[in-house]
Amino acid sequence: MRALFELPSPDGQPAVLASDADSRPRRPQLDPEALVAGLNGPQRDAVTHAGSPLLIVAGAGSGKTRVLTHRIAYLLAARDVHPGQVIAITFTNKAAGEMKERVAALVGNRARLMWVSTFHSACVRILRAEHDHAGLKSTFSIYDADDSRRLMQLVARELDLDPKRHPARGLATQVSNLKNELVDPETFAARAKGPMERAVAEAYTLYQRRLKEAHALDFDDLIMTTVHLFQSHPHVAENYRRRFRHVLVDEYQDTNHAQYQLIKELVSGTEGLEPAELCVVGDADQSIYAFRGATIRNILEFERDYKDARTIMLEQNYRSTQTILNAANAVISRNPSRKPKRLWSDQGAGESIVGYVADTEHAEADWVAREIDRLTDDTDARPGDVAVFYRTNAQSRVFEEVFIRVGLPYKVVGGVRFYERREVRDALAYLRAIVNDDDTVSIRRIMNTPRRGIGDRAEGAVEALSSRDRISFGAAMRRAADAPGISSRAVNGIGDFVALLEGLRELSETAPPEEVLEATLTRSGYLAELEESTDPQDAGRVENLQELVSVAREFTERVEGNDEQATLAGFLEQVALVADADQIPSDDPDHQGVVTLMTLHTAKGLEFPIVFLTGLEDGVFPHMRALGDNNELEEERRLAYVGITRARQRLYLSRAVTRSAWGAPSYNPTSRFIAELPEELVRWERTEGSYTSWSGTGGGVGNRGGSGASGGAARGGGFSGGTPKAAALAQRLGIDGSKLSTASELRQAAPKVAVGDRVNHQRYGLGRVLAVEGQGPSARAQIDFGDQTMWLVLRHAPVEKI
Ligand SMILES: Nc1ncnc2c1ncn2[C@@H]1O[C@H](COP(=O)(O)OP(=O)(O)OP(=O)(O)O)[C@@H](O)[C@H]1O
Ligand SMILES: [Mg+2]
Repeated sequence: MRALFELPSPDGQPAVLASDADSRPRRPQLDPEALVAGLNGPQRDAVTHAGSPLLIVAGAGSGKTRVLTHRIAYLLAARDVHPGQVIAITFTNKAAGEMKERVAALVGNRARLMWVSTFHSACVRILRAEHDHAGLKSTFSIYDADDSRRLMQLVARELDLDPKRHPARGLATQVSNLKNELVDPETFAARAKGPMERAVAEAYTLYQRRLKEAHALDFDDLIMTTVHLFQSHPHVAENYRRRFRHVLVDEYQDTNHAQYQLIKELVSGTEGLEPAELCVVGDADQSIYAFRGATIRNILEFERDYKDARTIMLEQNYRSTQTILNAANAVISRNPSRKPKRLWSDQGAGESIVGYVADTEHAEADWVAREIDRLTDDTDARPGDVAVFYRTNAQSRVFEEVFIRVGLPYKVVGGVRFYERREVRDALAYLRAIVNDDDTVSIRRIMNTPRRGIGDRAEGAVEALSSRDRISFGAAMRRAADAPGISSRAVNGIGDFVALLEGLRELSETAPPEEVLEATLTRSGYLAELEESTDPQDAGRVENLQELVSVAREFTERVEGNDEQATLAGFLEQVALVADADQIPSDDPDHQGVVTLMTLHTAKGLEFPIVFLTGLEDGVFPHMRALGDNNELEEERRLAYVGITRARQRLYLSRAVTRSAWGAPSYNPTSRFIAELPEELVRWERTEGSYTSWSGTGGGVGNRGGSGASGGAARGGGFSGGTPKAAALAQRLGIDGSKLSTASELRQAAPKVAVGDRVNHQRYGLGRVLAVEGQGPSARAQIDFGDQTMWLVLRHAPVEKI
């Protein structure tokens, strides 16, 4: 039976009505009254409000997204809006997928005609359609973060920028920030002051030029280019304004300036055209993308930005038990610069929160797996009800290892990092080079992979030819024989490569993406090389490529199912958007019964009956970067609030006493977020005090003399000079490790710290240097550890610079 639409039943739970087993989906008769029947007063106001711009601000789980989806259905049912006139935008593919499902459950098949998507997908769609006006080829490439870093590396090298002062990653971040602020290279160049900013301006200018030559856009460009397109081509903007009469945005607190401006463009009035109706929902307490330029200003100043705006607040939480909400309220109320608001629920106190302190991150994962096992045995919970959250992607690996070992089915959402694997990226680079002959970054990535005699010198010669004759790199390759000083071997290699791409390009005109991909892997010799290899990792690489072929096949089936043609460009577009960050399709039925692993950022907007919040250690969560920086700490706290409020019935909190970092165990103190929870809310199954010495060095965690074997063993696991561990340690200590040969020498070298540095102390945890006095062996530093400030003699203090 296929679920067609849901109607709220008196108890507030959606009652799903189904069609007959084999009848075609009919257009459900939507009853406006039924659509609002299960909503509370303010929710109902928000759904039925007409005319002026509408802001819905409310805490987590208060039904913001539900209001948005019901509002869309209501527009169709009661206000005679055509689905094609609706655009609804959110932040992650996963959230967009869920929203699409929720809308389809209400309005049936007509949901297909709406744009329910992320900002990025919406912009790609607009830019593909308007590529002429935007000055783009219709087959432009989309560069993800890794591609842009690579391009920035080439740019920085070309400009001869000192990699120490201007690392490519840093330049890429600064350029990204500028784009999020809609500052173009010319504007920035005109206002840049000092050598640092001028270097960024130069890099930005050249980077943009290279992107243009490659017919490529990076992720930030997608938004910026669309905004510029609308501003420079009013008639294009007008078409979209006429088309989209209803613009809805979820998670509005996470919009950055460029996204804000895009919305503004869409809902502007034009001569003879009323502005579109705007409805945005958000929660300032869940703003977690400041690092991408998001600003809650957009929420706080909504009423100033949009005249006659109406604001509706929601207060009742329908998601969680009161215990979980109390925990969330307690943590978020520590943020000083927020408007006080409290969430309440009528679901009763529910289960206590359960806490656990593990010795190591492996023991932590073991405990999580055991507990999930117990829950699925003793209660009616299924693995699909459970989510495990962590602060950074890398933390998934240990959970994955343990879950695989104990046979617990799981999926990792986002950071699957599948698309970041070398072989996957190589294969995609081939496909992009096939689609877009000017895509220099992709071409250069694979021109000698597998090896075909094209070395760095030959590559440089082609590059020289391309800049001498002002032609693209791709065009220069076709004239490789003219390249100054190129060897005949390289010319042959390049000739083979060009012929290979051309043959594949021809194939791509008729064959579906998966066939082109398979042909690419065989004709290039890429697959054969992996299959012949004795490196065990290469077998895994072959599997990943097989997986990629399946992804392409699924794409083709889906597109052809809609009676459209599956093109290679379309496939690459889908991959580029999915590979961005968080992203796995949510509608895969195979994934119904498995535990979900994801980062806290990806968890936004989602809900699960059972949630494990792991790695609650200062330095892990809150992230090391945030310690000693109040703004960042507030953002981490909002992330904790997001994590806690995902849980519906049960919440678990855990931390590990030691955790490997850079291959060596490190000790992190308890997360301050745990300390912020009222004691009575948490039942500790195991605490740090409930077991004996973890290290066997006799000292326990707090006792570090800084000299002798126990200090060294606890910290570095018995490193020795010249080893990667020693090198890593030297780097963390901020000293030149190459001049030191033994661990003890490393330990004796007092760390050089300066005011403002962030440091880690083995006992007091992470802090920030406020002042430094004296020199050499008597140097002292005043350090703020958050809850206390103290002066320490650096020679004795087990302090590391981070
Ligand atoms: N009036 C209501 N009656 C019954 N259930 C409701 C009602 N409003 C919301 N819910 C349920 O509460 C849960 C949370 O709703 P929703 O996800 O829309 O909240 P949200 O405000 O968008 O949360 P977040 O801030 O986390 O994005 C969902 O399961 C939703 O179906
Ligand atoms: Mg929501």
